[in-house]
Amino acid sequence: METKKGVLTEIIFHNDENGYTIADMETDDELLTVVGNLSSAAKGTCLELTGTFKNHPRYGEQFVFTEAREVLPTTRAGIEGFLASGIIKGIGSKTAGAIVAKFGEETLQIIEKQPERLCEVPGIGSKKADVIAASFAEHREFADVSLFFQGYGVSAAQTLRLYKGYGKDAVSLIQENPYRLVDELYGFGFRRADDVAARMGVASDSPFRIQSGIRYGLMSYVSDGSTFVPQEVLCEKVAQILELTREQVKDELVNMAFTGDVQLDTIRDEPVVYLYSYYLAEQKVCRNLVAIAHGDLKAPAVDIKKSIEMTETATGLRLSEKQKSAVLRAVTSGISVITGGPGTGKTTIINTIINVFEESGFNVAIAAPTGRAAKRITETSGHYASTIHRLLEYYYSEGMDEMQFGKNAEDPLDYDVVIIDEASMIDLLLMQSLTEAIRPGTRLILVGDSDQLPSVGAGNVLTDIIESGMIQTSRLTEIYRQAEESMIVVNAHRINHGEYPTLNGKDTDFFFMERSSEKEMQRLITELVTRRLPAYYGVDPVGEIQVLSPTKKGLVGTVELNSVLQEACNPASPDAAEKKFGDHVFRAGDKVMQIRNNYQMEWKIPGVAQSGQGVFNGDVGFIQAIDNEYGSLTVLYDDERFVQYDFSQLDELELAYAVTVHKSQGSEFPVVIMPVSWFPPMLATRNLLYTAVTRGKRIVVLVGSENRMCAMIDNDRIRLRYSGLQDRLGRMMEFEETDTGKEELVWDDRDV
Ligand SMILES: Nc1ncnc2c1ncn2[C@@H]1O[C@H](COP(=O)(O)OP(=O)(O)OP(=O)(O)O)[C@@H](O)[C@H]1O
Repeated sequence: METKKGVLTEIIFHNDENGYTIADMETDDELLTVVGNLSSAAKGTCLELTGTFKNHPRYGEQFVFTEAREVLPTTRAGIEGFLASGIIKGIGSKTAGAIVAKFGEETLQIIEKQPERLCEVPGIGSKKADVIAASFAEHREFADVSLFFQGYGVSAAQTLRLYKGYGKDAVSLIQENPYRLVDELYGFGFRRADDVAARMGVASDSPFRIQSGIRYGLMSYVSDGSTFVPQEVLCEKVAQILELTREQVKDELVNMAFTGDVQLDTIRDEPVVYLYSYYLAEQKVCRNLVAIAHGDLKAPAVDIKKSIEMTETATGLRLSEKQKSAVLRAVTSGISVITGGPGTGKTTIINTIINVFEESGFNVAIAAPTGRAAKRITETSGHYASTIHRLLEYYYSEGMDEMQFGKNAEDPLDYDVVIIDEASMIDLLLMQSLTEAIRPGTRLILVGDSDQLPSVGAGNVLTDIIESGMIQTSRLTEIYRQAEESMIVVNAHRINHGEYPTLNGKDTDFFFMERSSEKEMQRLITELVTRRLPAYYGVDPVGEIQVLSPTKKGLVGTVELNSVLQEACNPASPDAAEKKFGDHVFRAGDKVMQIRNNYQMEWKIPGVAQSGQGVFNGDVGFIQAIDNEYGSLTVLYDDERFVQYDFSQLDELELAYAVTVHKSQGSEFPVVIMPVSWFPPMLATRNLLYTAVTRGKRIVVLVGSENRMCAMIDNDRIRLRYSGLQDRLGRMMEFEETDTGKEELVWDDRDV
C-alpha cells in the first residue's frame, strides 16, 4: 500500500449509487488514473488516496485505492483550482481568482472563520459571502462524515444518504445508536450494524441493540412467510442471537410495544408479537373482507339459472350441481372463493360467471397476481385480464421513493365484480391493497388452488380465508379432464391426496426416468431439452420446455443446471456478445428472468411507439443485445416489450433455462422437466411436487429417484407459517353476525 496526494483534474466515470469512480489525478510530480469508491467526485478536489498500482489489460497502469481522505489545498494555485471547480456554490473562476488574489494562502481559513471578510473582495456582497461560507462548511462536513463512515465499511452512496437525512449530525447519531444503519439504509443488515456497534463500544445489553435484534428476529420470520411470531419463540431466538437472557429480551419487547414498534396480541390463546405494519394489514384485510361480504349487492337483471342454462347450450357443456352452485354463490355473495385442483372446472366457472354478469350489463374486472397468469386467463376466458398491480394502477412515487397504488380506499375500483385468478399467490400486503380498493357493493371472487405452494410474501391468505369457514367457499373436487386426455391432471390429484402417481403408461404425458446420480440426471435433462423432446414432440427447446428445480443449490439446482443448459442451448459464439456478471455469463440469446419487482424500469414497444414502467419478479424474456461499450443489455419480454438494463442492474436478472418451483408459481409451460434427488426436507414436500407437476400442460418428465419422489409425496409437512388471518376473520365475522342479527354465512359443501 502506498499513499498518493493530488488534485482530481478529470472525472472519467462516477456511479452515484455505489460511488465507483475513475478519475485523473495530478500529484506534485505525476499524472495518474485513479480507481476506487468516492462518495462524491468533483474536479478540483484534493485527495489523499491509499492503494496500489495495478495493470489493467486495456487501460494500462492505474492506481486502485481503498481509502480516500480529502485534504484542503495549501498552495495559491491549488486553492484557486479548488474554488473554481464548482464544488463551492457562488464561486466561478473569476471570483476564485479575485478571492485568492486578496487573501492568498489564508483564503480557506478566512472563508471558514471570518466569512464576512469576503465582502472585501470586489463584487462580493454579504449575501454571496454567506452562500460561499455555508457551501464551504457543508463541503467540509461531508468530507468528515465520509471519512468517518469509510472506516466502518459504509458505501459511498449510503454515506450520502445518511448525510442527506441527518446532515452534520450523521456521525453523532450513528455513534449514539449504530442500529439506525439498519433502519436507514436498505441492504444494511443487523449483523453488520452489530459489528459496527461492537467496534464503537456499544454495550451488548444496550436497549438499542436488543430492540434492533427483536426487529431482526421478527423480520426473519416475516421473510419466511409468517405475519407474527409467538412471544416465547421470538424471545428464545433473539436471546440466542444476542447472547442475552430471554428476560432481557422480553423487557425490551414490552418497551417496544409501548412505543408502537411492535404489537402484542393473542392468537388462539397464545401471546404473540407482530411487526406493527403486519398487524395493521391483518386487521385491515379482515375489516375490508367483512365489509365487502356484507355490502349491498346490485341484483343481476337476468334469471341466474336461465343464464347458466344458456351458457351451457352455447358451450355444449353441462355444469355439475357443484359447479352450478359455485356460480350461484359467486353471483349472490359479496365475497366468494372457488378452489380446486387442475381440470376441476375453475376456468369453465369463471367463464360462466362472466357471462351471467355481462348479460346483466355488469362491469367485470379480471386480474391475477402475475403477468403470466393474467395472460393465460386472457387466453382461456377470452376476456382481458391484467395483473392486480395494473388493476390497482400502481405507480412509482418519486417523493415517497416507493410504489403506490392509484386505486385505494379514497378512490376505489369502479367495477360491479372483481374476479381474481391464481389467488393462492396473493400475500397479506397485496391483499390489503386489493381489499382497500374494493368498495362494499362490488363482488370479489377469488379463484385458486389452495393446495399450491403459499404466496412468496408473508401470509396464508387464501387458505386462511377458506379455513375461517366464514366466507362462501366452493371446493371443486371432481376432475373433468379425462384420464385418457391427461395423466398429468390425474397424477397431480393423486399426489395432492398423498397417493403415488401412475408412471410411464402407454400414450401417457407423465414420465418418470430413473437415474441414480445427480451427474446422470443433469446429463439426461440436457439431452431431453436439446434433442429427445424436440425430436419427438416438435417442441422448441428453450421457448416451450421449462426445467424446474426445488432448489438453487447442488448439481441439479437451478444455478448449475442453468450453466449446463446455457452451454447446450446457447453456446459461446463469436457472433453472440457476452457480459460476465458475478460467476456467470449473460449472452445474447439467453433466456432470463427478472427476479424482483422494479416499478421504475422503462419498457418500450418500438413498432407502436408505446412505452411504460414496471418489470416484475418472475417475468421471463430473452436477451436481444449486449452493448459492452455503453454498458447495457436489452431484454425482450412477451415478444414485444424491450427493456434496457444498465450493467449495474444485472443483479435483477438470472438465467432462466431452469427456475425454482417457487418462481414458477402462476405460470404454465407446454413441457416441464424436474430432477428428483435428495433435497432438504423443508423443500422436498408434497405441495412443492404438486405445484411443479401442475405447471406442465402437455408433458411432465421427472428425472431421478422414484424413492425420493415417494418420500416427497409422504412429506405433507407444509412449511409452518404463523398467520392470524383465519382466527381474526373468524372472530370478526362472528361478531358482525351476532351484532347485526344476520344469518350465519357458512355454506356447507355437503348441502350441494
Ligand atoms: N361439467 C363439465 N362437464 C364436462 N366437461 C367439463 C365440465 N367442467 C369442465 N369441463 C372440462 O374439463 C376441462 C378442465 O376444465 P377447466 O379448464 O375449466 O378446469 P380448471 O380447473 O381451470 O383447470 P386448470 O387449472 O388445469 O386450467 C376443460 O376441458 C373443460 O371443458
